[in-house]
Amino acid sequence: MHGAGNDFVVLDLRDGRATPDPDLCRALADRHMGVGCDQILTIEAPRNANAVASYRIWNADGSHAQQCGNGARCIAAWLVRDGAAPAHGDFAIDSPTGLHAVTRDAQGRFEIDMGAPEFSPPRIPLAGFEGEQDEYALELGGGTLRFGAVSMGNPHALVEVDAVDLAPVGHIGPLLQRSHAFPESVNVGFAQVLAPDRIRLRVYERGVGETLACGSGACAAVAVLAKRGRVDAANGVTVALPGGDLHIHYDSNGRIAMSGPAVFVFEGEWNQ
Ligand SMILES: N[C@@H](CCC[C@H](N)C(=O)O)C(=O)O
Repeated sequence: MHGAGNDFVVLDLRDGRATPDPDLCRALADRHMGVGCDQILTIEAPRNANAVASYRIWNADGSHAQQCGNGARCIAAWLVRDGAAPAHGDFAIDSPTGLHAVTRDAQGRFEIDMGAPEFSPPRIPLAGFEGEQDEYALELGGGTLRFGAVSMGNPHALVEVDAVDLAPVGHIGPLLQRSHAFPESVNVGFAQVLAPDRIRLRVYERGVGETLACGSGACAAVAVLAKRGRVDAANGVTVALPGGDLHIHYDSNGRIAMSGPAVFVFEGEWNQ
């Protein structure tokens, strides 16, 4: 499946089969000798009585992730397709960070309650900075990098740029991931604000590299930019990523809602 080009191998393990180990995740994710994907998603029997199903997330390098916005929409679409979740009513899915409410937006796209952004440095975690700031500065790669930081259940840094096509994604992304400032590494977004309701974004993801879209990264970008007054998240922001658009807004409780595509591509059997 994919959500705006962020692609997944989805394993339905609700019959109790074991979750894949990191070696199997890396083999599945290999774009030349496996299936190829950014993340592996496993659907499992619900661990929470209020959820239709639980799920877990592995990055292409075999590391475990706590949050995946595009993956959450794909899980929701999978559960509706097989009749486990209602096609029109609301329901909940259980991620590694807890329950996400799933609704449909005005266009019929899956909308996920992604929770409230967490800006406190220890909660991100961001090391070496006292107190929450709109912008942090770090000496990196021979210069000073200015970035925002937030947790959407997983860690994100956001660098605002004038031209996202020219952003040093493949240079600064890995440098910041290896920096002492992010002890659990980080997803690094590069955002260009076009208008209060529209931004462009590229994300260098933890455990993968640059992807065509990152749902939690889109939420993180809007959260950081809204805090600086650069976008109007209460009225909604379209985030244009290389693989397509996501729609992000703050709901009346200060939580972030995200909607976008969830696409089935093919089904198969793994023979190794
Ligand atoms: N692509 C995802 C995020 C997947 C996890 C991330 N790479 C991490 O390690 O935190 C999304 O759509 O949110």
